[in-house]
Amino acid sequence: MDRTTLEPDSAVAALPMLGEFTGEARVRYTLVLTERELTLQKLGTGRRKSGAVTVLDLQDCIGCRTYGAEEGADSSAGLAVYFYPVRRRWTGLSSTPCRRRVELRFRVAVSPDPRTNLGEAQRWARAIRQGSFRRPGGVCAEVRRPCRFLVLINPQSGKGQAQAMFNNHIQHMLQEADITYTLQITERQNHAREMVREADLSQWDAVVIMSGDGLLFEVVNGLMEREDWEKAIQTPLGVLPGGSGNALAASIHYYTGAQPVSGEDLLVNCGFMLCKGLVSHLDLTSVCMASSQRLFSFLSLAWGFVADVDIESEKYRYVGAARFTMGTLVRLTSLRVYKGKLAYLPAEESQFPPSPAQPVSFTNDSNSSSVHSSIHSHLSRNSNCQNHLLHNSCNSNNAHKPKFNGQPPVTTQGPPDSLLVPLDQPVPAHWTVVKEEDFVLVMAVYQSHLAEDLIAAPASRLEDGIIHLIYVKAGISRQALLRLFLAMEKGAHLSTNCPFVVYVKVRALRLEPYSPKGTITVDGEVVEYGPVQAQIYGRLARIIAG
Ligand SMILES: Nc1ncnc2c1ncn2[C@@H]1O[C@H](COP(=O)(O)OP(=O)(O)OP(=O)(O)O)[C@@H](O)[C@H]1O
Repeated sequence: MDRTTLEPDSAVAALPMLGEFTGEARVRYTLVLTERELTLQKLGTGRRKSGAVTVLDLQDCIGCRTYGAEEGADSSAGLAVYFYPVRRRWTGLSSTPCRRRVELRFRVAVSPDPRTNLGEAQRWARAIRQGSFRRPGGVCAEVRRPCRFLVLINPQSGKGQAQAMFNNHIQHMLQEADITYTLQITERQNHAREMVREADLSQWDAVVIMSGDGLLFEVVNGLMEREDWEKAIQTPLGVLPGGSGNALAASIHYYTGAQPVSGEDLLVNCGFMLCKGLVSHLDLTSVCMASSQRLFSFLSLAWGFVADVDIESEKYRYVGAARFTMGTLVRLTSLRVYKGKLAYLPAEESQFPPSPAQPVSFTNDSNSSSVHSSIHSHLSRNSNCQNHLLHNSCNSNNAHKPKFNGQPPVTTQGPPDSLLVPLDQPVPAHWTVVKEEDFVLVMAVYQSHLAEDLIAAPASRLEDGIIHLIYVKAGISRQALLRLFLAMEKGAHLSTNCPFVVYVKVRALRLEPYSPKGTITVDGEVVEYGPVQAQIYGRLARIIAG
């Protein structure tokens, strides 16, 4: 993982620190701060013994604030510390570990002089902040503080409550973490895409998307459509689950090793990661279609059963994440076979896909024009997407309206697809061509989750440079397919030994549907139907993840 350096707060505090403070209801506490923990103990008075010791891990702390003497009150200063430790929440007989807010407030009164007290509170706050940003191995790794985010909210996503969820759960977390933000509510489809395509990105340290995966798809493609794409795509992205699928948010949570959570618990977890501000790399896949359109995808390319369920279940949006379960059950009753040709480049046949974008600081201080111009010249010599128009009879009869109908925004920027040959030429000889031509589903995924409760590729990681290609051959029974989807809820479908399921790790693939009608989705969005090919770029983008 690449890590950006934390702006130095001040000199490193000498630890441990020990002090006495007044908490709520004038209760006195001793506080001990070490490199990793803040320990507090209620002090005994008279014959009353000291209280229990509470130990809080600084890794769970997102911020710390100080304030001066209250008007008309004494000369003390205040210190507020915000923790989000994992606590078990019981519902019936089972419990879910999820992050819960713990706010500690103390008053500091070491002197009759208010300025001395404020100075002492600030000394503690600085030391607590330093401890909360310390990583195992001593690596500092975050978006600099104080920082400013652009937050994009799609008010229509999920059950239409994204904005209320942001106000109720995230707003105060950002304040506690000393993060200011510009809030932008999207007004229509492609609004976010246009906004990030034109924006002066140097104003923000990160672009945060509170929606489903669709809005993030727009943002990624908006960034890749810019002249300065290789710098723009280095802008750290943040995800807050506000949609019905929320696959990337669920994947990021899964990679932390924490137990699965959903809904508001997942939102608070993602908010916590955002406040901690650890930046990791994110793989992107370049997807090229017959019309010469090229898209960048962070999640999935799907055809057949999965794509149909994704789109047909839109009408059950009101039930939230359960829409996929409902859609799966409905589609199972009319199971179909999808005819086409599939070919891929196995991962072991090629090296880790290089990231053409050099690591660029998001603080807007790099000059990458030479990389840019060399990529441009390569593109004009060797474009596999833009310059090879292939007329495909399949296109004339789309079952669904693709997102970019009318005037599709063609991405002319981006790295050259060095693993692909034009769609009107046969795939290279070292590729594998699948002998079967009858499928129930084909899905290429580059993150673990397809939805909050569907772990399609449990071995996937943010930046493994691998497309996890899973296809199900025709002949599978409805019961077996249902068992497969039930097992996918735990990511166990690949170990069910179902003879109809094939799982292979690849770097590139080509899919040529024969059926005249059908649906292909990229990151859950319908794209033009017809031949399509894709190649993965390791570490092309950056994302705030825990
Ligand atoms: N204000 C808006 N009104 C209507 N559509 C919008 C608006 N803002 C964004 N969109 C579009 O809504 C679509 C769906 O958004 P998104 O995928 O983020 O939410 P979702 O469908 O609820 O979530 P998921 O993809 O996780 O199921 C996207 O294609 C996006 O372009």
